[in-house]
Amino acid sequence: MIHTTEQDEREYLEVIKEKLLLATRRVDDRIRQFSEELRQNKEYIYEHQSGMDDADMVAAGQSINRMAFTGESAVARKRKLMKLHDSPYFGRIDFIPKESGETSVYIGIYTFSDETERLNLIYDWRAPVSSMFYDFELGAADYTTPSGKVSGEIVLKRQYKIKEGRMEFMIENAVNIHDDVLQKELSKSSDDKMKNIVATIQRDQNAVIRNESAPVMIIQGVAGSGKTSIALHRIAFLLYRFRESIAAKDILILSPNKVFADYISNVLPELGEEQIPEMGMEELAAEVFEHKVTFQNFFQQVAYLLEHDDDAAFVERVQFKSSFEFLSKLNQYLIHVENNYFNPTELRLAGTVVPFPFILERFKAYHRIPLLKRFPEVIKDIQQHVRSNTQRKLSGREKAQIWEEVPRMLKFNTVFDLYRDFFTWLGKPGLYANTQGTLEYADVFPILYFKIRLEGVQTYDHVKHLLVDEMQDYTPVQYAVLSRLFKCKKTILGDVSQMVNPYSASDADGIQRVFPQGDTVKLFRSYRSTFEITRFAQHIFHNPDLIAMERHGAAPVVTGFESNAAETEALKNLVINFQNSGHQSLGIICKTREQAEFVYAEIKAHGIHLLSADSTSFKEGVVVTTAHLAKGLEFDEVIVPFASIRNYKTEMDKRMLYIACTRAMHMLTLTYTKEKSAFIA
Ligand SMILES: Nc1ncnc2c1ncn2[C@@H]1O[C@H](COP(=O)(O)OP(=O)(O)OP(=O)(O)O)[C@@H](O)[C@H]1O
Repeated sequence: MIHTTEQDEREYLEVIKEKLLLATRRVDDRIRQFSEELRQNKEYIYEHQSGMDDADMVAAGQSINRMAFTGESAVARKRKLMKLHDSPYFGRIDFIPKESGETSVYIGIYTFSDETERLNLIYDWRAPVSSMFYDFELGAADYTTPSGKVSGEIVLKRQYKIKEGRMEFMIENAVNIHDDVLQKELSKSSDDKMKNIVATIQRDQNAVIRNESAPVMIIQGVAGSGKTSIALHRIAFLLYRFRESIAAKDILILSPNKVFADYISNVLPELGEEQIPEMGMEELAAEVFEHKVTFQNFFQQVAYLLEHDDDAAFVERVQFKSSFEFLSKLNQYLIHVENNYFNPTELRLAGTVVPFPFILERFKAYHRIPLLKRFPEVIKDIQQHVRSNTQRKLSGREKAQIWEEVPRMLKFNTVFDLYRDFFTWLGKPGLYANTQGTLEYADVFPILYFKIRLEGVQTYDHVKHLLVDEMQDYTPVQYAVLSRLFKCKKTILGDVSQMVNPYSASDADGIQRVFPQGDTVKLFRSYRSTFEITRFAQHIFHNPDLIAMERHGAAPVVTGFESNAAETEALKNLVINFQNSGHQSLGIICKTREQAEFVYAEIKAHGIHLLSADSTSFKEGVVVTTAHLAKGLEFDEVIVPFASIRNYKTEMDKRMLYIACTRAMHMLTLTYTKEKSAFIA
């Protein structure tokens, strides 16, 4: 065994750093060389361009592009080496495979090998052998490679924390080593966007990250269970494992909003991968509608519900259109249309008769073509029929007559007319609101679904993996749309307890009904918040399966005031206290946008940011926002103002309160005026 003592390890670290420095210098030389060659090449072209023909120019251009590309990858390699120099590895296992001798496997964020000795010095955390670090303690262990399973024994296991090239600590062998390091990681202050968790990935999380086979992976996890982190690490893993066939640009993240997208944007670059394309549900809808339809967005729907909890008709519309029954009814209706709405009559033209059974038979023959796209084919056959009866070509007028009469044999000819008729067929015409040109959000995806089924649309075949976060906010119809637009593998994650709209929420079992081939994983351990904060949140919304981290901190504080003015004054003081606390991030999380704007206006000061549905980036420091927008984010400290009985009273309010409280990592304060909400009583 090598490097047995801590002293040995410290010396070995220096050796590795030296090798990393040398490698960095070699890359530097290469970069210099590339840019010199590039410069010379450009100069040559400039000087000789008059004598060059097109082919020469193209060849010269290609050679420059090639050089630039190689230069860019050298720069990327240098960036990785410098990162490794800062923290070369975080774990080690000494493994004795059954067939051969012992190897020490140092595990880091990227691979690093000694070019001269052709020896792998650091293994990428995603390498097959590294999986044992997450999956096993000392003793019998195995891992799977593309060519089969390797079994053996782990005889040593260590964890390191190396920062700025210095070893902060090293932990040996103990069975629960993960817990010690995890505790340290979790108690840190959050000063920035989401971070990578490679050093402390837990066993159940690792299983999700490394699952290669599931066509659809559905992750239902409690608040703070690491769903988003895992999903991003899973993407990094898939990019590594299938690097020959999938690149970052082939993956799409469907994210709930731009702030969230920005918040998570650090993780993949930190893991050495490129940024992943991202898009919101509304953007997707707009794209499929070719930007020809205006509609309400999800934020507006939720805001309306929060402010008009007495609009029973609106609630009924939203609720019905979010049900499974609704999706089945849409499907039943489509069959009904197919079987009953095309009623051909005989067609008389050019001195001949096209009998209606012929037209009907042709119409049925093309059942694989979406209904509203079938006429060109049917008409072609009718024309052919007439031609062979009359033994002559058809005149323009005759053709026009066919084009006019045949489509009329279908009861409705547009997606929108059919959608409206669907509610009549259902016997509930009132469920389709007349909204003067702007569709209600609840109608957007059902209409898209009809469009896909009745007209057919371009599918997103270039996407090779789809990631859907906050799955609880999407309805069965939305999943039916996704399943038809994206034929690729999918990772879908969320937490049904964090629904922002209780009238339209999906859980893992519901989603599994749309994707019967899916694998569902449930995560119950919550990592984000202290034990005290988690316990407090559990009183608002109880999940018997949730396992809180044994990480302790201050108990949440609930403070009441006699007047709004006093409460507002206290908020200002809380912000000042925070600024002197040493914590890095504070989220002041309100129920509605108006409340957030009010708080922001009251405490407006340097370094305080308002995050609204229109914001495009995450902000560090003090943030004032709504629970809806804060979903998915986290803060060292959270303040929930206006936690009064008047403000938090409905089921929907309760969910908002739950989301707000579960954003806190270390400290949670709630303030209210007069009487506090029954949810925190
Ligand atoms: N294995 C781990 N090691 C270290 N930190 C972890 C681990 N798993 C989760 N965390 C931390 O827990 C916090 C919550 O993670 P994340 O935001 O991914 O959870 P989530 O399930 O998506 O949460 P929510 O649904 O509440 O938004 C993050 O700070 C993350 O870094």
